[in-house]
Amino acid sequence: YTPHQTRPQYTAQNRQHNRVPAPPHGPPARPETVFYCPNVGGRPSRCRPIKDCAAWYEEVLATPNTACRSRDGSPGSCCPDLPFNIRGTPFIEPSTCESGVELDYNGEGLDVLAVNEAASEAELELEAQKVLAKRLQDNHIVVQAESARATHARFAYPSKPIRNINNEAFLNVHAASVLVKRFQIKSEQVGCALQKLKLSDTDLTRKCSTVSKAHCSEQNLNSPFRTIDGSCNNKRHFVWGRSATQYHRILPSHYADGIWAPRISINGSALPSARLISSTMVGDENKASGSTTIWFMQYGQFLDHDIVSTPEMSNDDGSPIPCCKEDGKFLEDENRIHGKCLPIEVPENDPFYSRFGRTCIPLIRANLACRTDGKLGHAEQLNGNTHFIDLSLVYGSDDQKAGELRSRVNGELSVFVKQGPGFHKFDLLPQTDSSPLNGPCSLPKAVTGVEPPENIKCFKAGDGRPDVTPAMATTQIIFLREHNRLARELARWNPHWDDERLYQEARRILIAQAQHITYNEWLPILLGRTKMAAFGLLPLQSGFSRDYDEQFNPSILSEFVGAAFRFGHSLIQGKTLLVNKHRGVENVIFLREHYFKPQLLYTPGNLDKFLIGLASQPTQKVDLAFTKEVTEHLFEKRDMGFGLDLVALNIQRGRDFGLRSYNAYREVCGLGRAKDFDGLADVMNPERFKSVYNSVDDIDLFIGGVSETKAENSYVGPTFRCILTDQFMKLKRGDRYFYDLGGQSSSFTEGIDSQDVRTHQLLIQLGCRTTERNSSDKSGPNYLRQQRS
Ligand code: HEM
Ligand SMILES: [Ca+2]
Repeated sequence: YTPHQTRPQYTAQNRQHNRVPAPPHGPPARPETVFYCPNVGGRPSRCRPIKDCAAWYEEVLATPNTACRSRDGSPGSCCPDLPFNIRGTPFIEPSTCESGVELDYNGEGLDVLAVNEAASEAELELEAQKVLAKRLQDNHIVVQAESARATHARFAYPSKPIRNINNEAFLNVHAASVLVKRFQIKSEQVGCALQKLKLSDTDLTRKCSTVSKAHCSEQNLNSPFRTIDGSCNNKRHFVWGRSATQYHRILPSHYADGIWAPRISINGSALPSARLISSTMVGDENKASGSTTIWFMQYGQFLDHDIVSTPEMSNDDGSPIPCCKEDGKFLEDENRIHGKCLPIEVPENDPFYSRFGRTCIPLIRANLACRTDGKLGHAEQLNGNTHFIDLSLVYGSDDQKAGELRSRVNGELSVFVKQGPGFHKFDLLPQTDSSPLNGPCSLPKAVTGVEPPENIKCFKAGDGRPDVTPAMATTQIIFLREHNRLARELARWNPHWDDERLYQEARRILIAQAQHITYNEWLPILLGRTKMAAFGLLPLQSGFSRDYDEQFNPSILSEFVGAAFRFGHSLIQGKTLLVNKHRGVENVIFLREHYFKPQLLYTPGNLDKFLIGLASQPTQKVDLAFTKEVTEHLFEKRDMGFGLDLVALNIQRGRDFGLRSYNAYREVCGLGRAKDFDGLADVMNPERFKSVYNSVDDIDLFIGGVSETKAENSYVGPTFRCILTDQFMKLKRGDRYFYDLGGQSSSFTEGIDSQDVRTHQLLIQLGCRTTERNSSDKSGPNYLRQQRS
């Protein structure tokens, strides 16, 4: 067709009001200008690119005749303008010493000397742990190769610098516990009592000093490119959002001793076993979503591995700690590394694990973080990744890792080139060796029917978990390929750019894409349009946002990582479908056979089949149904018949993190505290809780959250939605490089030169909103004008 002709519509059934242009051989078409769009959701609508209607998905589906074509002939959809974004108010971080707390204790004796004594006791404890670890290794009390525990340890592996931070933070936490015990400080008064302590002049002065060390040069602070480790994003608080810093909180922690001992029941007894809660309350039922595909789950996990990574404690050399005996019983007291081990008790009559005689599910405590306030206080956990949505899992969270992942040629990331049949080649993530502890990354013959081919290895990416499932590896690979595609495209347009410039520009665009997918497509499903509008989370339809607020700490919240964002575990399908381009299912795989075994991606054509599967298979609902592939067979060693229970791990992890009970979050989220179990009936069926918990105030946040009925237009219940909304508000408004910012609040657009215009044109072309959606605004000079106005 000549440029003046409108392309014909695809089908003959186009509606009259769309005024189908005549086919090329018929009478000349009248130029198409206006489409009639019906009211959608009771509001006037207009024709837009389909992705711009993501937040109106349900309404569009419910309205006939919304398919349309934009002026350039591409397929579109009718939908209304997005509602006005209201800013919303975030939760303010709780103060460590709440006003109104009166100290019974007058502080006498709690001085430099006392702190030094506690510090040396902590040093002794650390030494004792090392000695015990050595003895255990000498006596072959170690984590078994290829066991579920070994795979879990790989999932949460702490790098050397993180292990060092953990040791320093441990000294502080242990010293704090010693002081609390010695001076008999009540748990609710711990925060205030310890805040008063000055650490200067004590033996703890030099511990944890790295947190305050972030150095930001003028160049960093004015760069249009974010740092790899996330530092220097906030111009006042350089470390906010940086990797290897603490998670923050919505509510103060709840530890039994006010420091780090896991929560106990409000009546003073132990809380019910996390496995008992899981086995009593959770079942495996197929409750598939009617409208959402498994991409919703997969993108959630992808996003999770960008903003969150909680390494767990290990031996000094990084090797994993055994926490249960090989036969599935508890380790003898003298063989347990107390303080690092937090095993889950399995009742003797467990409906599943009793078959294998297991009474212990191993769990290791999460790495401790140095507190950003530099004071002694309750434990905080550490995020190994940058807290921002900045594709840490593609680029890494520290300079060394980022360097290892780069090819140093034309801005591209390193790839492993797989030779397919004939001349066919394709790019996979670079390879990495597996340790003997984790066994081969290839699939055994029993699964595939053939001997494992040679040179199947696991993959290396910015985050250590790309191989957890083949669908996760698939997602990592397409983002890797997209970076390299962007770099090549940019190089074509800007031949004078060097490797560094190409890398940074491609990285900036890819991050913008991820942020846009998150806020434009993914969050509307999770939170619903109305809540998003109420908290200022909807993407802009035009112009730039001025939402960046340097007062906002963007950091990930403990409640988010330890409970709310784990809602995604309920979405998981036990079987993954590989679907061909004719929508035929070619293969069905069980998760338990493919954890950390990405072999299928080495077969030409399989990546596409995973992608089509992700876009056709429905996801599961968020509820008390979880697939047994994760509640009985997580990371299962072949032929053992059992693995770990992810629901039990989630609950126990919440206690490790010192999360308050579900009831406390009901209150802060506006549902009101339930006085007894029946008080929960507004959002869930309370019956199942009665048989496991002693008190309504004991309920763990994770299990409470997934039990709630879905809030209107949302994929989760009101309490999780409230925590998630708060987090995504902080991630958006606390990120100086958030992609839709205007020139004034961000350095994103400062010092723009004519070459940048081309970059940004590309950004628009990819569907990342940076400017007016009116086609005339896509021209370079206009774009610049807009920036500067
Ligand atoms: C097949 C898919 C998945 C598997 C096998 C999986 C497995 C795991 C495992 C083993 C943990 C560590 C548990 C612990 O020790 O505390 C974990 C943590 C977590 N998962 Fe998943 N998960 C999957 C999907 C998802 C999805 C879809 C989401 C969110 C939408 C999600 C969110 C999280 C979060 C936020 C954590 C905490 C991470 C951290 O602290 O580093 N996961 N997952
Ligand atoms: Ca990140």
